[in-house]
Amino acid sequence: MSTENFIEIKNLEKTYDNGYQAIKSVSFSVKKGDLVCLLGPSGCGKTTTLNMIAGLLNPTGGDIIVDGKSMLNVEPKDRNIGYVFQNYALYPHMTVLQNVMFPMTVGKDKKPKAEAEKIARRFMKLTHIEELANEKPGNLSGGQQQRVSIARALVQEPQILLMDEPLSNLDARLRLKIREEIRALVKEVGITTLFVTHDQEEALSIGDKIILFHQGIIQQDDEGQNLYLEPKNQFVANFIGNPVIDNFKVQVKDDKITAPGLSLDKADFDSARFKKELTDGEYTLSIRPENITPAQDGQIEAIINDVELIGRERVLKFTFNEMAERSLVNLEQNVNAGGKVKFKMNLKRAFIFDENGERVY
Ligand SMILES: Nc1ncnc2c1ncn2[C@@H]1O[C@H](COP(=O)(O)OP(=O)(O)OP(=O)(O)O)[C@@H](O)[C@H]1O
Repeated sequence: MSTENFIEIKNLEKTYDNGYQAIKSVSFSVKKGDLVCLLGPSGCGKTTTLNMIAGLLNPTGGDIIVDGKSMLNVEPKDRNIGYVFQNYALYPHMTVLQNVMFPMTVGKDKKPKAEAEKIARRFMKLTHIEELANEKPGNLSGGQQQRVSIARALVQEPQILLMDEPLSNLDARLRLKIREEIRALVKEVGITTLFVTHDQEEALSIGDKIILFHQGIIQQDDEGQNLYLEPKNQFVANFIGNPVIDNFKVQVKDDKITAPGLSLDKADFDSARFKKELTDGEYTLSIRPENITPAQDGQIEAIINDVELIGRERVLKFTFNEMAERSLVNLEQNVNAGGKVKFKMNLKRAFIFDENGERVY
């Protein structure tokens, strides 16, 4: 068995009956035991991909290979996959224990009651819901209900765990707690997991790697830090990062990079980071807010419109050539709104995208 490519998705496609092509030739692989996040905005095709892997939807092209074997002709119930849904999908009339035991009490691999209960209790312990055994789901908080559905998905010791936005019904603080628990749990159990989310911070915090989708196409399949530090295109640069990246519309002519109030030279950039030749034309210069900060020798000048405190940092908001931009500074750096400030761009950490959103630098 290959542990490198435990799950292999090959040229997967899905066109719905109404002709809408939700997935356009998607290929990726997942290592055994990894927790991989499928990330992207609403409607980009994350759930469609997950449902095809689970066998709830038939692909219109491509293949899904698990442990060297194509799943296309394998019934969903025989794929050995656990699925955790956003809305928990618990049986309201059953207790927590009965819900968790349920998958082991039906089907051809039915287990004797005592054994099923023993296994259920083991997973309830791992998910911290032992003391809720006799409660009905209606009496539980959202976080507790999600723990029950995770325990229920794990009792049959599936080879893959699929989770579709499992935290989206929880409040912000609980999301943070449960996502840590999920990561710890899937690592302890050692189960290969695909986790769907539209929340980039959630994906960055729990994924061994992230597959970022947009309009049914993979934009980047990489470790989280690479999506942040080395985005493949403008979409990735814009989607990843909070506060969002600053974009400056610039013109390139004879190695001069200019905009009203901004004049740079190609020589100011790190020559080793150019991926393509910088030919004359229109481009976007993109810089993460922490890489554009107040300094006497700044390349641009702007009036600060607003200052927002986020934890131990401040976001200085300003407008430059009618584009909203942000500078991220330490809490100690107290800058007031209304003041005119020079900002220095760290061009060694900047990106340049062409008109098609392709990365040039
Ligand atoms: N049964 C269907 N028939 C036609 N189009 C569909 C069907 N189901 C989904 N779609 C469309 O396919 C696209 C992808 O949907 P999908 O649910 O996979 O997106 P998603 O990335 O999971 O988004 P969300 O986070 O909003 O659930 C969407 O544009 C959606 O409207």
